[in-house]
Formats: sequence, C-alpha cells, structure tokens
Amino acid sequence: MIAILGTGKMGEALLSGLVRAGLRPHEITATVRRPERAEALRERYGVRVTDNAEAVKSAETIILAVKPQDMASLLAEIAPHLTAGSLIISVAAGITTGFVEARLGGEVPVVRVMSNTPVLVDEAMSVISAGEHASEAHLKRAEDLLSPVGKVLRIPESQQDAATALSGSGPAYFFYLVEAMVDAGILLGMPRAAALDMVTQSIVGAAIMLRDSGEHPVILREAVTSPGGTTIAAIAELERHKVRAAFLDAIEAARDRSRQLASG
Ligand SMILES: NC(=O)C1=CN([C@@H]2O[C@H](COP(=O)(O)OP(=O)(O)OC[C@H]3O[C@@H](n4cnc5c(N)ncnc54)[C@H](O)[C@@H]3O)[C@@H](O)[C@H]2O)C=CC1
Ligand SMILES: O=C(O)[C@@H]1CCC=N1
Repeated sequence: MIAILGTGKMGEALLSGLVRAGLRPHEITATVRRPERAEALRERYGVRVTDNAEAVKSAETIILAVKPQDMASLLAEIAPHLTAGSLIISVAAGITTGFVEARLGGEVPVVRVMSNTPVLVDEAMSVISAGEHASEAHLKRAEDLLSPVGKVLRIPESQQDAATALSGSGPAYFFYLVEAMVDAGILLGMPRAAALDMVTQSIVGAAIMLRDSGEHPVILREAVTSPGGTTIAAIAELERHKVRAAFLDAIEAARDRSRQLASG
C-alpha cells in the first residue's frame, strides 16, 4: 500500500503516474485538506482518500507531498501512527532527510526526492538521495516507483537544493521562455495561436535533438547560427541583455530559496 500525503499538484502528478504505471487504485491512499478535493480525486482515480493517521497505518511506502512550510505539522501528526519499517519518501523542496528523521524518531528510512511536473507525461526528472537509515533496498523501491514516469538519478543529498533549482523548477523556466518568445511573435504581427505552435514545436524538436543526438548544446546551436545570419543577430541581443548571467543568478537564487525552506 502506498500513501500520498498532501495530494496537490505534485502529489496528484505522482498519483496519476503510479496509476498509469499499473498500480491499482486500491493500492493507493491519498490525503488532502478539502472535502471537494477528496471527492475529485476519488472520482478521477478511484483511490481511497482518508485522513493522514489512517493512511499511514497500512502503508509500506509513504510519500510526503505537502509544501515545505506544512511539513513539520504533518510529521508531528503522523509520527504516533507509523508502522516500523515503512519507507518515507519526501518530495518537498528544501526538506532534508535529517529534518524528517528528527521529527519521526526511531530508525525511520527516508528517501528525499526532487521530481518535476513532466511526471504528468512520463518524462519526469527525479533525483533521489538516501537518509541515514535508508538502505539500498529502500533506494531501489523509490527508483522502481519513479522510473515508469521518467528518468531517475541518484545524487548526494548535498546536491539536492541545486537539483531543485535546476530540474525541479526547470520546467517553469522553459514555459517562461516560451511565453516570452510567443510575445515576440505577437510583436512581429503573428497570430497568437500560430506563434505558440511554432515556438512549441521548436522547443520540442530542440529538446529531442539534445536528448537523442548526444551532441553538446554548443554544437547544436552553432549548427543553427549561420555567419552573418539571423540567429547571430538574435544571440548578440541576448548577450547584450546578459541573459546567461541572469540564468546563473536566477538558478542560484532558487538554490538559496530551497536551502531556506526548511526553516519556514
Ligand atoms: N509543483 C512542482 O513543480 C513541484 C513541487 N515539489 C514539491 O511538492 C510539494 C507540493 O507542492 P505543490 O504540489 O506544488 O503544492 P500544492 O499546494 O498544490 O499541494 C500541497 C497539498 O497538500 C495539502 N496539504 C497541506 N497540509 C496537509 C495536511 N496536513 N494533510 C493533508 N494534506 C495537506 C494542501 O491542501 C495541498 O493540496 C512541495 O513540497 C514542493 O516543494 C517538488 C517538485 C516539483
Ligand atoms: O517552486 C517550488 O518551490 C517547487 C519546488 C520545485 C518546483 N516547484
């Protein structure tokens, strides 16, 4: 039995992935705060939706998917009801395995995960790290859960905040880029729908080339950049506006924010 505590955007994305991967609805219990949300999840997936204490009692794997700010109170609520040996998987940004272990007591096995919303299309990037009491078998259990919905990588926990900034938040940067490019199309007089189609197909094509060709991104960009042509005219403007420096600063800020989240 798997329990997902705090089934919001990320929890539901994981839930839908587990169902697509073949887990049966009666093997999953979800928890939420609002009754309307509980009803929507029951209707959409056929899963049991109950309270946190009830959900953890019968679960071998417990996925914590509340916001970092809600984690301390959730852990206090479930601590008295845990069955020894249950694996705790936390997907919250910034929450360390030590934070969870200290609040649950005992030798609880904890695996920290940072995934991302492309879990909805089975293209997640999930990075995982073991806590003090999580064994190889626990890491393998987390991998088995996550690999049907995307790529899984083991990383040292010291890199989790950086991974959160890069791949956890990563999809948002690409959506932001798409928005900006579509606006540029509008500025040039293109209809919005056509601009969105052009940009979306370009980003999908570029992403697949990057993943499947094994080429370095610099080589791929150079192949688009004709001498004295259009692309270099655009790149010159991006450089003038220090877009690369802005990305370095932005992702560093996301990493710093992830570090702060455990303290509320
Ligand atoms: N949205 C994203 O792209 C990603 C989010 N995350 C992490 O996933 C976690 C959730 O984020 P979102 O899904 O975006 O937030 P969200 O606000 O959509 O989901 C959190 C859910 O938990 C519920 N909740 C809060 N306290 C609860 C409690 N005591 N018992 C039961 N339910 C409770 C809330 O009502 C809400 O539905 C965060 O820790 C975040 O860092 C990780 C990777 C990516
Ligand atoms: O913005 C956030 O805090 C979460 C964590 C990674 C992606 N979304």
